[in-house]
Amino acid sequence: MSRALTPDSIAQQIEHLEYRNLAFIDGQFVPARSGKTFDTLNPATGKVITQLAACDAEDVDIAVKAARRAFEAGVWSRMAPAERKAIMQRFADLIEENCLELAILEAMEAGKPISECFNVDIPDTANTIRWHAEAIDKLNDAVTPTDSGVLSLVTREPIGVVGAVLPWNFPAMMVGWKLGPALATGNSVILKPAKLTSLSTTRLAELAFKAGVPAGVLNVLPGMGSTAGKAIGMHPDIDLVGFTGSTEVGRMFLEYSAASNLKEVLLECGGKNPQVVMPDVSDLKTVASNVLAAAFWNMGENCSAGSRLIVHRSIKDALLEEVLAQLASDWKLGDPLDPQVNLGALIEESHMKKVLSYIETAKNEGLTLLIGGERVREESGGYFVPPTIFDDAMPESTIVREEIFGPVLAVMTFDTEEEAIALANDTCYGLAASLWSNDLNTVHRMSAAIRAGTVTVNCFGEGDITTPFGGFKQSGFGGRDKSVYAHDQYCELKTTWIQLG
Ligand SMILES: NC(=O)C1=CN([C@@H]2O[C@H](COP(=O)(O)OP(=O)(O)OC[C@H]3O[C@@H](n4cnc5c(N)ncnc54)[C@H](O)[C@@H]3O)[C@@H](O)[C@H]2O)C=CC1
Ligand code: BAL
Repeated sequence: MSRALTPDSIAQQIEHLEYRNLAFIDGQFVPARSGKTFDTLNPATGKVITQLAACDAEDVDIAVKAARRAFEAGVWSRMAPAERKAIMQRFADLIEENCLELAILEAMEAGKPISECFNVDIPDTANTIRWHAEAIDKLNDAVTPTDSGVLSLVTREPIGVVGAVLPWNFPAMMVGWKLGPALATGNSVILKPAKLTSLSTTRLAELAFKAGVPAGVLNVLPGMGSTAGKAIGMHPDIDLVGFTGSTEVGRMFLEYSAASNLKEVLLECGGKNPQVVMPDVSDLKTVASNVLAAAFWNMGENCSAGSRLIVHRSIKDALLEEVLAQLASDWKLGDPLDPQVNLGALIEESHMKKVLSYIETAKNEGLTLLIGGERVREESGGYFVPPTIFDDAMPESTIVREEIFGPVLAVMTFDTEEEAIALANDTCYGLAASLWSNDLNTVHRMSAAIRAGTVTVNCFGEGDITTPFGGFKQSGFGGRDKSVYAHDQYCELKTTWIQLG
């Protein structure tokens, strides 16, 4: 089993760390055909960790051919469901056994706090793979109630070769969300991690192979979006692409699909998520701790981050007092490899500069800075921005309108329920929302009125593995991650109509 999380265990694991820096294609680690590599950096120090294979269209094509061969041969797509299930369960076991190593790779490459990686991200990845594995032999197909004299079957078949193009903010967890249902339903997969965070993903590919996922079924190609990512989007023999990332690049995948083979596209994109606090809430301590988690979990580099706090005027001052007190006592920014830290580094220098420029814009637009607002720990060479809260935000304020993907919370007030709903929905996004009220009628009315894929009531979160995750409006398109609904998305539905004699 994986070891406990202590400074000693982390240091010992780092001493023995090996990087899987090549592409994983057809059951083997291989360099990019061009021989090109790129640097991957530790955002907490600004230093290079290692070089990775820079895959491009040629590598994607080789991987797709291997994936198609495996699919047609049926080594996975037609494997007995119980056997496929057992292999995926072994894969989940191996993820758990190697939790510390995977958590360190994530913390080093993404700047995420190691305690989060170790206690949340990697266990969630294992759990997702295991949960989808267990669904394999529990979901039935259908016989439809049609005329006598006919036997009408509706069956699900794997769609074929699936591309998965992933973001840097939850590298392993997003592998789980895409790979779990895609593999469970018998597909072959071409997976491209974000350029900034490939090391946990290449290691996961190795663990999947060790667990028994046959050669060619899972291929991992590190590389740039504009080369490897685009080649996946444009490839004529990929049947579906599952994408998580910015809305801007999500749009490109729709264009790639239209310009190539009309592959299906599932998009999980950005969010500008409201946290609405009604005046009847009694436990401001609990509200405050959730407001902070919503805004600053993963340094706010989270598509479901609750970056707009919409609070009733009568309780705003009391809530903000509690928020600031808990921020001071419960949130520690520092080295992501320190198990006590719960705020790490932002992903890269250019992203930090973007976040800081939003902060400057908010100051220039006259919002009231309550805390944070400047880069910290610069001497480390890393990209650290502390939790930053602006009061007196307006619907037209830039930090209210645009996704920042950093630790910046905008606070707005309202007087009536109608006003709160209008503010919550005043965005082109619709991924998530949280709502606080002790009144059942208010909860029903408002959760129905808020346009978002997930509304959490009296808590912040993303549901669990049983609940679908994805967005309304420009937050998403084509489907959902997690839950049994995700299985259907990676399948074609086939009708077989049998005229009986
Ligand atoms: N919804 C979410 O979870 C995420 C949202 N974002 C948003 O996107 C912003 C930019 O972050 P990025 O990592 O640059 O996200 P991105 O959307 O540019 O990248 C996501 C994935 O798409 C690939 N990609 C990039 N350009 C591509 C192209 N032209 N063709 C095909 N694939 C391409 C990337 O290599 C990566 O694997 C963030 O600041 C944030 O606002 C970023 C990551 C996750
Ligand atoms: N929070 C998990 C999904 C995402 O941020 O991409």
